[in-house]
Amino acid sequence: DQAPIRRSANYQPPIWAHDYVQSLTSDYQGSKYTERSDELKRHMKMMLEEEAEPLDQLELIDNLQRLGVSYQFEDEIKSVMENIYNNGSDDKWHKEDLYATALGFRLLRQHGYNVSQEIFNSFRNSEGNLKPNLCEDTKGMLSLYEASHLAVGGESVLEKAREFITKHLKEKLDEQKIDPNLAIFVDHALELPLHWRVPRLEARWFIEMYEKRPEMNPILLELAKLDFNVVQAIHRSDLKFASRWWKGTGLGEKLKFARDRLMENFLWTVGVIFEPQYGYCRRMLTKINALVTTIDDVYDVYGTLDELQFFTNAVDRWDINAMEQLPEYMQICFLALYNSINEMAYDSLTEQGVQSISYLRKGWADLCKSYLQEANWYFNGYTPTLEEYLENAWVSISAPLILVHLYFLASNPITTEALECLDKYHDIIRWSSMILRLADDLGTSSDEMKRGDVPKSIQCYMNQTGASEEDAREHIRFLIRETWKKLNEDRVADSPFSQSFIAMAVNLGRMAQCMYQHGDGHASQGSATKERILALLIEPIP
Ligand SMILES: CC1(C)[C@@H]2CC[C@@]1(C)[C@@H](OP(=O)([O-])OP(=O)([O-])[O-])C2
Ligand SMILES: [Mg+2]
Ligand SMILES: [Mg+2]
Ligand SMILES: [Mg+2]
Ligand SMILES: [Mg+2]
Ligand SMILES: [Mg+2]
Repeated sequence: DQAPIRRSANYQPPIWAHDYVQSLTSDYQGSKYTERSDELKRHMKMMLEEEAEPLDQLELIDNLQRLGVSYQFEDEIKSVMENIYNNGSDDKWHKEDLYATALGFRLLRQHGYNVSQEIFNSFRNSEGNLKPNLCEDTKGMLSLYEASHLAVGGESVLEKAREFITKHLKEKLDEQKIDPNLAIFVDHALELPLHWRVPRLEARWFIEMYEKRPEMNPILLELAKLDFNVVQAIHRSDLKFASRWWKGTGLGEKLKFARDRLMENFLWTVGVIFEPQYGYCRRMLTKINALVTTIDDVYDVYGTLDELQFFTNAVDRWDINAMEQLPEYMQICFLALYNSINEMAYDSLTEQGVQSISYLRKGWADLCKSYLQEANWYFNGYTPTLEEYLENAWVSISAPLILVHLYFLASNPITTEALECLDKYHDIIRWSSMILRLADDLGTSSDEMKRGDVPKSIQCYMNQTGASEEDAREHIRFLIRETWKKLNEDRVADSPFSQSFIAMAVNLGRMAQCMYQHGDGHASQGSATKERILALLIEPIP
């Protein structure tokens, strides 16, 4: 029989060589940095405690968060937010100031307090629109724009405000009617609202902005820069570890058809969990991303339908003997997966006394079955409805698999109640996965359609409604906004998951929106991702 026809995605070799990665400096390590950092932290804690005015407290907390150092002050921030929530009703600080009201609303909601959208009523006229005089208050409008992204479903006041302000600020920006220093923040917010941004990326950008502010606090600036660079050095050691693992597997060499993107696979992990103590998490998560990227290409680019059936069956059985029926390239892939995941299960068993393999292998089996479903649709020339596609595609984007792993990598203790939720794919996992899927389709579907792949959400919607591609893309962006409202509701609802796990799930969705902002940030090795890698991982802040 003649050789099967195999697609090609024509992925380029990696621009970040293994030897280059190993040569990266390990500056900013050692006690003299941590001693200085501790001194600055002590000073900031005192400032937080001495701050009496609610608005000043909120602005300081917002700065600590945007500068990427709030994780060092969790307890202090928590008690300040608790006080503001408990005393908020009688304080006059926000009654007449839209900027302050929206800042308080955003931070309270972000920290899990269910403050009502009604607090904006004093800024609306009888028809329920923003009072016309507010249109001159750009700072207040920007603050309400950011706050509106903490909305949950059905909050029409916030939704209407978001729509109105987006249009209004775009116009004012185009007409250059905004003060240049504020215009930078308006442009940044319209590109992606703060609530959707990856904390680590925002910190890198905001530190430079903060330095230019006349009222900036030099202690806080020094702490932010020092902490960024100390943490970046820890990320570099995690990256070097992951790169040694990846080189050791030889997958980049042996499976030439697949994406060889260790650096990008690592970048995802820094967006998901940047805090220094989660190094093991980043190292393991990079392995998972690299295996998913490779296996995704086995299904999407290279495998024949028969081969894919066999591979799916082998993963489902999780039996080393199932390899015999696989072609050699699949044997390499299967054994790399099998060894890596079993080793992680071994770590869970010996470090935490937890038996994770049944959850991990189920995650991989579910993922491969969702891949096979797409391959069946592709090879049979079938275009599913959008609903049918998404019901499968929130799994095939690999986020549920990633989050199952993250649960075991980063949860202490592991609770049986949470494990049961993992099994049922708790809504938080579903919404975060859906955001990742929708953002990925916006960024990768053009190239995927060119080389041949299952119709994606954009194509399914066009086929189902006759809509143009631009209208279909707008509909996908609408679905992302709507899914964020569900995520906003569930991330603060009573859940068996820890705050850090929930933060990782939310950051996974954010990372997708960032990676795919300018097309396929994962595979194309374009300037946007290259600049982010340099800024986050390679170049310390001067
Ligand atoms: C880490 C990931 C989000 C996951 C593996 C690589 C990705 C960047 C994406 O790759 P893609 O081929 O776009 O996924 P899909 O569209 O084939 O599901 C799916
Ligand atoms: Mg603390
Ligand atoms: Mg390759
Ligand atoms: Mg793919
Ligand atoms: Mg795929
Ligand atoms: Mg894709």
